Amino acid sequence: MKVIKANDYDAMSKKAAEFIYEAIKNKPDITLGLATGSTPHRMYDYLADKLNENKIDLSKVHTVNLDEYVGLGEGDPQSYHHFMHEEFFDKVDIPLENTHLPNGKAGDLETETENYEQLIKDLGGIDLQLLGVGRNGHIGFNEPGTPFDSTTQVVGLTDLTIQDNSRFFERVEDVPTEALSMGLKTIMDTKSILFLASGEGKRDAVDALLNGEVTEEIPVTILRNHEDVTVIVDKAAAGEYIPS
Ligand SMILES: O=P(O)(O)OC[C@H]1O[C@](O)(CO)[C@@H](O)[C@@H]1O
Repeated sequence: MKVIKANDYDAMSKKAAEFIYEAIKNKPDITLGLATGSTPHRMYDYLADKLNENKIDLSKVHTVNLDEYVGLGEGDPQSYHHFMHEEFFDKVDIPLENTHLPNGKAGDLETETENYEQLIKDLGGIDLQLLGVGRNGHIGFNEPGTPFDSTTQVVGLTDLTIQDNSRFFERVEDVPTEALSMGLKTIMDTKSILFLASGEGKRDAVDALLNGEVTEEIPVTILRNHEDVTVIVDKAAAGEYIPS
């Protein structure tokens, strides 16, 4: 695991954008696994600017997102579909037909999860997966206790995750209680991983990732068994002072 420490959220975001930018430049037909949430928010700004400034050809890039709330989709402002369009897809020249998220509004969710796994296989697997982490160590929406051999599935959200994500909704009751999420095996099958964490609230999860035992009780610890993980954390998440 390669660990890069950044002074603050902004520095983490810049370093992460640079990392993904280089990955795209090195492999113009890259399949990127993308994530949503507060953590990658500013990284997408920097990445979009850099791709546009340098007129990078994105016509062969494909993207697959980690997760989506059950019941939400395009047109719902809190959906991850909406997030991705607002934060990234609408700002860059990536063909929209190359961008994919699980369909939280699918009539048959089981079939949707199977189709999503198949889609990833058909794309030749994910070259670089971007990951954030929940305070309880969830990656994607894989909550503590999720089996390590899980593939894309319908998952229930813990009260902590619902509380944490309620900041994006008007009322906590509006937060969906289920999501479609790539599984932990799906994530482990990716060729490389870029993991980001910012802020004191993520300190325990980062500590478990860097120093803890691998356990299904803290899903992020599975990444210790992946051979190509780059971690970029800010000093608040790392729990130490890092000179800029
Ligand atoms: O970056 P945030 O908003 O703290 O979210 C943490 C994690 O939670 C998820 O959004 C799922 O809840 C992940 O995709 C994300 O990495």
